[in-house]
Amino acid sequence: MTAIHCQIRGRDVSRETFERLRRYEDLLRKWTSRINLIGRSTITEIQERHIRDSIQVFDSVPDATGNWVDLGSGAGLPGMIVAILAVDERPDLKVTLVEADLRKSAFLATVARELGLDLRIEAQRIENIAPLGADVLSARALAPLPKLLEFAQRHMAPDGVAVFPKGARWQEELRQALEKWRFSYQNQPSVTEPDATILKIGGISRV
Ligand SMILES: C[S@@+](CC[C@H](N)C(=O)[O-])C[C@H]1O[C@@H](n2cnc3c(N)ncnc32)[C@H](O)[C@@H]1O
Repeated sequence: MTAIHCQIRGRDVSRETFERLRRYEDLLRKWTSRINLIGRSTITEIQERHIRDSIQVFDSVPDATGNWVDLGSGAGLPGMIVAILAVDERPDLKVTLVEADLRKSAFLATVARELGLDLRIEAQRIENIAPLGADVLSARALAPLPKLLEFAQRHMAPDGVAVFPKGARWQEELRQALEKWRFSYQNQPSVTEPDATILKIGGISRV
């Protein structure tokens, strides 16, 4: 059991995790001045808008095991945060980040190297990668839910779970998705945005 020493916006983390998150934040600030990793207006709110938001995605699957695949990771949100938390809290988890933009995937490779993280980076389009068999699949700000379900069907293991943080229009996206897909779902209100939610989805098949 890892000793708890620090907090990120009310969430306990070990001192080592806290330090890795701080180094990630430093690298994100440095690289964002050169490439567009996160919206400029959110740079002053990295801990709340990005890191804490990603931690809640990790926490939404407390029994995660096997392969965690994050699609369209961008700056590593939530995938890199999952990989950082997993070092202390879920060391058996294998994390894969999929990001087609070569400058962003170079950033992800740099973070992984500097923090000594053992993760896989696929610098390719989601559509072109052989099925990844994800036990947990995440994607944040990548696409509307019907499109995410198409990706999930290709890359999720049969018993896998998908976790999608969604904004205020999540119920409308759900309604549209149910026209084409069958699936089970749970929603968990976001701790960072009052109208947002984390959708947990399983058992995906076409109508
Ligand atoms: C709006 S950004 C969101 C990034 C990050 N998930 C976040 O929440 O900040 C979407 C990212 O997905 C990547 N992306 C979009 N379509 C993709 C595809 N088909 N295959 C791989 N990456 C893709 C883009 O390059 C971009 O970095």
